[in-house]
Amino acid sequence: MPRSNHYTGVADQSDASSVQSVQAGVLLVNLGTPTAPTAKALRPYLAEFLGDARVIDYPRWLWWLILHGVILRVRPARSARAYGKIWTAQGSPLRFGSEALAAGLQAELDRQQPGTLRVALAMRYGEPSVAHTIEQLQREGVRRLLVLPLYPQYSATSTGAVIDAVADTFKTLRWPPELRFVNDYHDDARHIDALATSIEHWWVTNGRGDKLLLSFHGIPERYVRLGDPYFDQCQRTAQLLRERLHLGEDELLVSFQSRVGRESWLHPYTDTTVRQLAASGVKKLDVACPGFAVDCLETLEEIAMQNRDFFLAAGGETLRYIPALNDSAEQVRSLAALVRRHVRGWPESIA
Ligand SMILES: C=CC1=C(C)c2cc3[nH]c(cc4nc(cc5[nH]c(cc1n2)c(C)c5CCC(=O)O)C(CCC(=O)O)=C4C)c(C)c3C=C
Ligand SMILES: [Fe+2]
Ligand SMILES: [Fe+2]
Repeated sequence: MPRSNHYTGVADQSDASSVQSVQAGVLLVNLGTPTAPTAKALRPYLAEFLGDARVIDYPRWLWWLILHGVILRVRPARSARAYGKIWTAQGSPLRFGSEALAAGLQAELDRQQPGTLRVALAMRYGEPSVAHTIEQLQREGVRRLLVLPLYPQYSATSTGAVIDAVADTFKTLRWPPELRFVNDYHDDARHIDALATSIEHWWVTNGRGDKLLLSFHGIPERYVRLGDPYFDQCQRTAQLLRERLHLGEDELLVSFQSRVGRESWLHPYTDTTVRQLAASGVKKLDVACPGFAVDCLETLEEIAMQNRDFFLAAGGETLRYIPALNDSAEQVRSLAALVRRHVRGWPESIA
């Protein structure tokens, strides 16, 4: 029986007062992806994403004119062609990969202690939105919420933007749930172990290249100068992986991909690095992207296609992309452990 509102005498559908059982929720949040590989679908997605001041911090009126006057006339068609190369019968890899990970995490948490933690997935840009997903969790009775952005390294442009979306949603709720947040898990021991194990397994099946390149998504260098910890966290993840895989600084290299615009972004750039490596005589290059929890445009098209072409054109023989952790048992278990640590002390949860 839904609990009725004492003052109105009717079942109250607002906020959470009609709940029967109080439980905790885990909200996974990924970036978001267009609904189709078409310019028409790319335009609203890019408008929301690139219109976010966390992502591009230029003065609003100036940036609005550039974004709507120039960028959104050209980029949607170009991006749509790239998405077309990785689109599948199940849709966008980022979307179905994130859904599979959420389902895997729910199953793992239920296996350990059934019915205590409800896992939901939201997208920062596009649907299902953070606001709708939190409202849905509240309707289901969630009174405690752990938000886990699927970004191992904190950046204001990625994790910070998720914090904004949650904060904006909370402003609209009369009785928001109790809130916890995972800011980053770049040095989490189980996460590093999951990454290392998946790379080692991949080498057992496919053999080992001459060098391993870790390519992280870039951000403008200026953001790091302003205090964004992203660069240091990427380097820390790389160093921990070096130690765990017993590789030297010249065997495991770091670079930054996906640069947009004219500003200087984090160095070294991935495209320059793969060309230089080929020119210096590296024949077999393995590339992994530990900043991406699930595969997406930036890994499947930019690394496995574009940068592979750059490497071959510069004299390399093979560039092999080592897949993201996706919904592997390694990732599901490491995230389940991370979640359990963060919900400690919540009565209905796994302590
Ligand atoms: C222009 C500024 C951008 C910043 C800053 C930025 C940071 C950033 N992005 C990710 C993760 C992803 N980005 C993805 C795509 C993507 N990124 C940008 C721009 C910036 N990203 C654009 C314009 C796009 C869209 C594609 C394109 O037009 O090139 C994706 C993939 C999405 C998908 O649908 O597959 C991810 C994931 C992080 C982690 C990050 C900061 C650290
Ligand atoms: Fe991006
Ligand atoms: Fe890209």
